[in-house]
Amino acid sequence: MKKIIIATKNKGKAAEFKAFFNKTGIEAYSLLDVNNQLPEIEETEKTFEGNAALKAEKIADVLGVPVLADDSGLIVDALNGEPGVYSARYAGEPTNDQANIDKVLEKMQAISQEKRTARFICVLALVIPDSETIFCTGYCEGEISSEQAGTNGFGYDPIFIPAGYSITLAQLSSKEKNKISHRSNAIAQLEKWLQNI
Ligand SMILES: O=P(O)(O)OP(=O)(O)OP(=O)(O)OC[C@H]1O[C@@H](n2cnc3c(O)ncnc32)[C@H](O)[C@@H]1O
Ligand SMILES: [Mg+2]
Repeated sequence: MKKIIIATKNKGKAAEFKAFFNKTGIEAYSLLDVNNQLPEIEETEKTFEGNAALKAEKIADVLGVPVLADDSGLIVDALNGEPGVYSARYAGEPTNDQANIDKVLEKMQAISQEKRTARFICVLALVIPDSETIFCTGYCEGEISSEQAGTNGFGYDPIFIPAGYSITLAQLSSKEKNKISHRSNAIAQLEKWLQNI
């Protein structure tokens, strides 16, 4: 495989995927780079797998080339798994990272630090025309901070302290984040799979 389309319009995700594929010699483009008329994809499924497959398949249908999609989110134990599959639009649409962060912090105001455990999940779906969809899942364990800190990364990074650290993902460099993130864990599995084709 020489070229892959990443079915995302999220700049933060696109940058992380490009950093990874750069090292492999595969040219990666996100939907932000593609000029074709593409369908708006409504994420109507109730699972990460369902939405990842939906995004990859709809774009692969139009472009006829290998397409990788990422459906990811934050799972907070004290919030019974919220924001979960609705992470992007937790505080409503259009997506607003700051409003989402504020909503999580507000809902967790009364929750003590030891009960603030959480994890990020990333489900990747790879669609290669005329072959079966491949799924890879990665996690990043950690906890929700009491205040937001840091400006790197995107989404909920400013309130997520990865296990073994005392600072948020948004206070780590992108290189450090990419060593431990849910996305890099999922990509590592994908890499093993890609080596065999
Ligand atoms: O669907 P695409 O176009 O890929 O972009 P999206 O932002 O809508 O992506 P998702 O539907 O997968 O929603 C995932 C949300 O979870 C959050 N998220 C996912 N990965 C994250 C990460 O590495 N750091 C912080 N927040 C993350 C972030 O708020 C995303 O908007
Ligand atoms: Mg989305």
